[in-house]
Amino acid sequence: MRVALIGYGMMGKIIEQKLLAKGHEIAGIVSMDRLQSINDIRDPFDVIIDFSHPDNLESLLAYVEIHHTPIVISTTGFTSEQVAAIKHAALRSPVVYTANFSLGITVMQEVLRLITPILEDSFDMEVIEKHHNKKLDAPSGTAKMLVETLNPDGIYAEVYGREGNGKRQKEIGIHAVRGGSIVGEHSVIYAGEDEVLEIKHEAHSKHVFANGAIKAAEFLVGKPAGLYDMHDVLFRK
Ligand SMILES: NC(=O)C1=CN([C@@H]2O[C@H](COP(=O)(O)OP(=O)(O)OC[C@H]3O[C@@H](n4cnc5c(N)ncnc54)[C@H](OP(=O)(O)O)[C@@H]3O)[C@@H](O)[C@H]2O)C=CC1
Ligand SMILES: O=C(O)C1=N[C@H](C(=O)O)C[C@H](O)C1
Repeated sequence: MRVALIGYGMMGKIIEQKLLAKGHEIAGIVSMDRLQSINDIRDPFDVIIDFSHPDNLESLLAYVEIHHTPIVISTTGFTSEQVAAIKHAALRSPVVYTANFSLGITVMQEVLRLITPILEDSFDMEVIEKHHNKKLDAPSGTAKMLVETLNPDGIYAEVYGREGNGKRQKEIGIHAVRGGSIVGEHSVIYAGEDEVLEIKHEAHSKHVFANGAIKAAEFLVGKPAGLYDMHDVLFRK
């Protein structure tokens, strides 16, 4: 497959190496110091893989709106309006959008869906994520995705980085740690009376995300328009 790669930072560089090693081709790379826009790519491509910055989204979706090119959106830190625009684009183009391409987090979501209804009446739920000191957005996209899984109907208040005085309410606390070279850790803590259950995922290298994103791109080529996630990519081929 021929790929338009958006973003040439830590993830973009790993994706480039892996695509070439698998025999795929790169039609062009868009980044601050390379091609400025997807419209500058002259060679044809089958799919777009985006690991960049939310500021790129508008131009990417404008391109996809015209060409209906399959797109894998991996960037995090979008506003709710931007997420709505991604969903809208998926009405006319095939889109994989996920904040985390690892198998572990995909399975962790399944586990949370199963156990949260059993525990939530008697256990408090908190989310802790840890990442490297170069990460721009907080909390992580994955933490937000996990909170959506814990709180699909929005019945819990979402409290970011709790501080001050006052008893815990009907809420989910979300806490972001930044430091060193931590690749990505996500914990959901269910704290009950005299017992605590913690479900934790640790990514030990960025390769898990790159492998998942390439799988998602391979999955998307030839698919009809729609919004797909890693459950579709990994389990519903
Ligand atoms: N879904 C998933 O599984 C994963 C998602 N991510 C997400 O992917 C994104 C990229 O991560 P990572 O590679 O680690 O980050 P980096 O900061 O290393 O790379 C970001 C890239 O985007 C470019 N960029 C930044 N701002 C703009 C802009 N306004 N317009 C065009 N290009 C821009 C940067 O260019 P320059 O270097 O010149 O500034 C750089 O090439 C992040 O949002 C991260 O959270 C990361 C890992 C896994
Ligand atoms: O920026 C990162 O590095 C990561 N970002 C994603 C997120 O925001 O959840 C996924 C992963 O944890 C690494």
